Amino acid sequence: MADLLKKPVKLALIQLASGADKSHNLSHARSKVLAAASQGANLIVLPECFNSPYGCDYFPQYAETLLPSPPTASQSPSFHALASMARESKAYLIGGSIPELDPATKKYHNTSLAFSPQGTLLATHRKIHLFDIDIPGRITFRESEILSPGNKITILDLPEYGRIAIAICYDIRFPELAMVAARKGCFALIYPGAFNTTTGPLHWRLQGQARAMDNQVYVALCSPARDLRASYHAYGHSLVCDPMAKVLAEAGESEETVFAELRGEEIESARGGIPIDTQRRFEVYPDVSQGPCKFEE
Ligand SMILES: NC(=O)CCC(=O)C(=O)O
Repeated sequence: MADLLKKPVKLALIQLASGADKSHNLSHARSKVLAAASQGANLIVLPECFNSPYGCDYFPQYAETLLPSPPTASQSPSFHALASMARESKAYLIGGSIPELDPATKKYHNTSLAFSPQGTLLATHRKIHLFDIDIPGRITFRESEILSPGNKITILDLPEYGRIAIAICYDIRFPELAMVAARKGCFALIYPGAFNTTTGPLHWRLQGQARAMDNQVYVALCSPARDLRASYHAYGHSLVCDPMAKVLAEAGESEETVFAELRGEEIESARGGIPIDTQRRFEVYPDVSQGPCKFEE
């Protein structure tokens, strides 16, 4: 079996408390990223919409322009803040997500930026599946009223370690995306996210464990801290699952950083013991990629 993870990597998930003041959010994120790095983290993750409150009313107000890349500091203060946090901390940094305005299409996106320890942009992921749900009496949310979806799966190589995938929050509910990333050799699937207090208790941990169990990879979910004064109450509970779907570390609801060491042997041992990755019978399963399957008697 090829080594998916060449050497252990210390992962840190920063469950950040963000508010309305973008420059404060950026400097606060910096202090937490540097603190995580000082505790040995090599791969650091921030939450969805880490530079702003989360909500449709906020996306246009906080949106930054990332294209053409690299943007100027006035086009995207968050891009430059993240690049220098990565450089200063000498760690890989998955910069949660930020609201983005594409100047060519005039469309808004929910976008994650990943940087190398040298501060170079490695990848950009635009949330593919927009968070549109309606649970009567509990929560109605329609990201698609403001945002447009991205159209690509985001996989990036960390040369000393291996390959990871980045997707954002609601993207985790689509197991096909996780399966493609795992079958392309990712050792970890990283999801900056912001579940809420209705769906979080039901599904957040379950989704993380399910994606880890199905694919026998590490899965990390990084939430904002819960703020009951905000219009959207994030669930919190940032967590890391191992390739056997065990939860290695989990935050509470307040601001907190959780750490976990990821090791290639754990992936090998999960796949050696339960070899579903080589036992799949693709010739038996109908192709669901083009829409619903017709069931023949
Ligand atoms: N920000 C999001 O995509 C929230 C997703 C969510 O809460 C869910 O239940 O799914």
